[in-house]
Amino acid sequence: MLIYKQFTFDAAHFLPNVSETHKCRKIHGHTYHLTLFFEGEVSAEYGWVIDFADIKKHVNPIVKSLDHHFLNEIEGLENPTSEVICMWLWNKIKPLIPELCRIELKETPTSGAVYSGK
Ligand SMILES: Nc1nc2c(c(=O)[nH]1)N=C([C@H](O)[C@H](O)COP(=O)(O)OP(=O)(O)OP(=O)(O)O)CN2
Ligand SMILES: [Zn+2]
Repeated sequence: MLIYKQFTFDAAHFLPNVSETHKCRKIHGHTYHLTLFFEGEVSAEYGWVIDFADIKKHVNPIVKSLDHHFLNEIEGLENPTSEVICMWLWNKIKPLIPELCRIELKETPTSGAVYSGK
């Protein structure tokens, strides 16, 4: 069974490795929409894979560390593309919740990245 939990956060960033003329070289902000997917057996006792509350307990502090922050100043997010943020989130969350199997991060309504550990 696959379950998911969604989070949002607002953050500022710029992309330091693009050309001077690229629009993303300038600091700007996004409301990021994050969807985390978890795969596992449905417990016979509880009827769920993982309690959504347990997911929130682990993930909320990580999302809070991004919300209303300047991403480029965070260790590991010096070049905060959607792809890099997905991998950063994976490395933080996977050790806490091994059932994590997929991360979808939308940076704009039309752009984002999907990561499954590779
Ligand atoms: N592969 C990636 N490309 C780009 C990333 C990224 O993270 N990965 N990020 C950006 C910028 O951060 C930019 O804010 C988003 O780019 P874009 O989708 O072009 O944004 P728009 O608001 O202009 O989207 P439209 O819907 O096309 O108007 C750039 N590239
Ligand atoms: Zn951007």
